[in-house]
Amino acid sequence: MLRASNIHFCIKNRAIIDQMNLELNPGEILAVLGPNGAGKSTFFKILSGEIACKQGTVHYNGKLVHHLQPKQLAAIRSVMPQHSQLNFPFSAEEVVRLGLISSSARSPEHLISELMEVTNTAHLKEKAFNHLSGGEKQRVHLARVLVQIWENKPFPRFLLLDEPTSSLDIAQQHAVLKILDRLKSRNIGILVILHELNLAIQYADKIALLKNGTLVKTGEVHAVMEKETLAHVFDHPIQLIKNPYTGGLIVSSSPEIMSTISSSKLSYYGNL
Ligand SMILES: Nc1ncnc2c1ncn2[C@@H]1O[C@H](COP(=O)(O)OP(=O)(O)OP(=O)(O)O)[C@@H](O)[C@H]1O
Repeated sequence: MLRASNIHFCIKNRAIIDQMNLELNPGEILAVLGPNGAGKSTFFKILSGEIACKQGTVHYNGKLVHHLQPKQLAAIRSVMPQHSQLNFPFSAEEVVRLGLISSSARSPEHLISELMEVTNTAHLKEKAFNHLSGGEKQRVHLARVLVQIWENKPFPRFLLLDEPTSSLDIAQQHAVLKILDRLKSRNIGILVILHELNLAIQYADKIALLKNGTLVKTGEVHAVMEKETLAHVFDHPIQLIKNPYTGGLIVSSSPEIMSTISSSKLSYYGNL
């Protein structure tokens, strides 16, 4: 399990993260949602071990993150940050290969080609990474972090992703979330920061809602995704509509929806 307890982090006496607790089990997807500046990326960096936080603890499988050697940590968790800069003229395949540095893959060549297929980047492998589009770069980075943890291991592992779909078209967004879904059966827990609320509803098992450095609500999707809570967190009108095909929820953030749905239906949706 990944467990963060009583995390409190200040910059210049301002609490960026205020007494936050979070648990992530292997085999589940936890989506972290919240408005710009809520503290998602900062919390992410504390969880990954990139930022050392004086107050609170982060444990991976019962071990304090800062007691783990870099190699031990790399075997347990893989991290896709929001921005990854590369200043060398690498090809896409060479970037994916960087994931091998912290992996103990039995057949590295097979792993690289499998993950470039899985992430729909195989056709880009010879291309200069710096010439790729934003979405192509994002998928290449995803392949790199997957290389680190794709092979089955006899202990739980974790994948942390900060906005992995921010540059992707709708088809690629779903493709990425489907890959994350596949990882659940490999005893991997996935924490993913998203801005697309409907993607979170469709793929996450649990949701954590952040605002102003605090955890407003966390839990199962249907318990957290309430229209009043979402409207408060995002400071924007939200309606939840029942998906007629799946029975799940659809988030509508269009204020006009209030006038386009009949009043009888609105009262029905309002109970969701
Ligand atoms: N190094 C820093 N120095 C000063 N302020 C910082 C620093 N890092 C983050 N902050 C502030 O902390 C707050 C949280 O930032 P963070 O990047 O964690 O938000 P976020 O929820 O990830 O936002 P976004 O959705 O826009 O990516 C912001 O107000 C940001 O300006």
